[in-house]
Amino acid sequence: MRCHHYDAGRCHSCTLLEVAYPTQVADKERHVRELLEPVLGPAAAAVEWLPPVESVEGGFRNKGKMVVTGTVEAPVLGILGAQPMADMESGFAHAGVDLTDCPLYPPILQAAFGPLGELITRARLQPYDLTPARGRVTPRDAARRGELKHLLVTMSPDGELLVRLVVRSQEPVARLRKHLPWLQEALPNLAVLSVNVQPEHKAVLEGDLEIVLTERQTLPMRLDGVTLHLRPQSFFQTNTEVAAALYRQAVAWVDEVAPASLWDLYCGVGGFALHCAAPGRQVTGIEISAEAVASAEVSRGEIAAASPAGADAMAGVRFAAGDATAFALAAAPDDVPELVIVNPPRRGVGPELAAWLEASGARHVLYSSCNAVTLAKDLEHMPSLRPVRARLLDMFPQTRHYEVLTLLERV
Ligand SMILES: C[S@@+](CC[C@H](N)C(=O)[O-])C[C@H]1O[C@@H](n2cnc3c(N)ncnc32)[C@H](O)[C@@H]1O
Repeated sequence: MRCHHYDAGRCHSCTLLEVAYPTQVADKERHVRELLEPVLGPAAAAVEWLPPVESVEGGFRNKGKMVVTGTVEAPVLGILGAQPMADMESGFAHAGVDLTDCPLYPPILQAAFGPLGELITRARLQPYDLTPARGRVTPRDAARRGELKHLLVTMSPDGELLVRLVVRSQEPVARLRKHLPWLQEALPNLAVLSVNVQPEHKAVLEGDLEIVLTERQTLPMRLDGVTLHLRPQSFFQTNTEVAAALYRQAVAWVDEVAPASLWDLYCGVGGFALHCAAPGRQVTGIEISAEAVASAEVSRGEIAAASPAGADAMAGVRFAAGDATAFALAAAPDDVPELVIVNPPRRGVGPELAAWLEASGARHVLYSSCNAVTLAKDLEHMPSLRPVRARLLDMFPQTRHYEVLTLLERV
């Protein structure tokens, strides 16, 4: 894949852009195998590796996380770029790089940025200014003017959009409400528009307060057979096609094991739990974000209402908001399920939950990891749970990142 931003030195996010795609995938599989081999010892040879799930090379990203710079009249949506020092009297500054035509975005997402930029102008949303005041040299001393920090856009498989504006205060909300009818006309595929208020000048992307401005509150992500409803402040995998393949693989392995009960820890909007639900199976999803749990509940209700088969499959499904480790540690021995799915953030499940899984009565663990380094560390704490199957899923082409799914069986 070629990218004119990369060629011009404006953006280096795609660190593997110059590596042929088949080589990227082969290198990733070699990377994860090399990390696991020292942990597993001779048992590594017994792991059955299924062929990697490849992605399309471009146009796969279902979300744009844009930093907003520039001015009200000419907002720039993209990333911060360091301007050459010679350009600046102050010696250091951030200027925006327009990435609205980034080739990782599908055309529908790229096309949305035009009307969204115009919304910023119409609603007089001053981009938040990270430029240092004259004579100062670090972002810490930034002038801290302006209102709009980030624009976050997620696209569903049906081409609908969930748009979030991360702002510094509630001050622009009334103006956004006023211009919403215009935006709905200019962007007919807009499903949800919401404002996230992040008053602090810090690296955290978003704040706690979310104000949804549209009547619709969720973006339906229609995957094979299961529609996941996405509310703002809920995680969804970056690459919808590969996410669908991930859930398909999980269902295949779970159905082989056919557990009567399972937990989906770090369940997000319930992707694994809802796909793996079956009549007579008790499924519990645990997730720290209350908004994500609310999303999972919407999907569960919709599937249950759609058909008698759906109602049967959903009868044993429940979701709760909470910390995954605390939930596991508090469980009575009789409540421990036959299979536990874990899909933690990059930091992994950590030693405490890994040690709990090791000592628990769970016969199987299905571990979906976006960071094989922490997966390998976690496995060190679970010597009785051995990977029997594994599969690399290339969720993030053009970068070193990938997802790996592995089925662990108690020895
Ligand atoms: C990689 S995402 C996986 C989401 C989901 N399994 C999916 O398929 O989309 C990790 C999730 O863990 C959640 N999370 C982070 N820390 C957590 C914790 N301590 N306990 C439970 N969930 C947590 C995040 O909010 C996020 O939804």
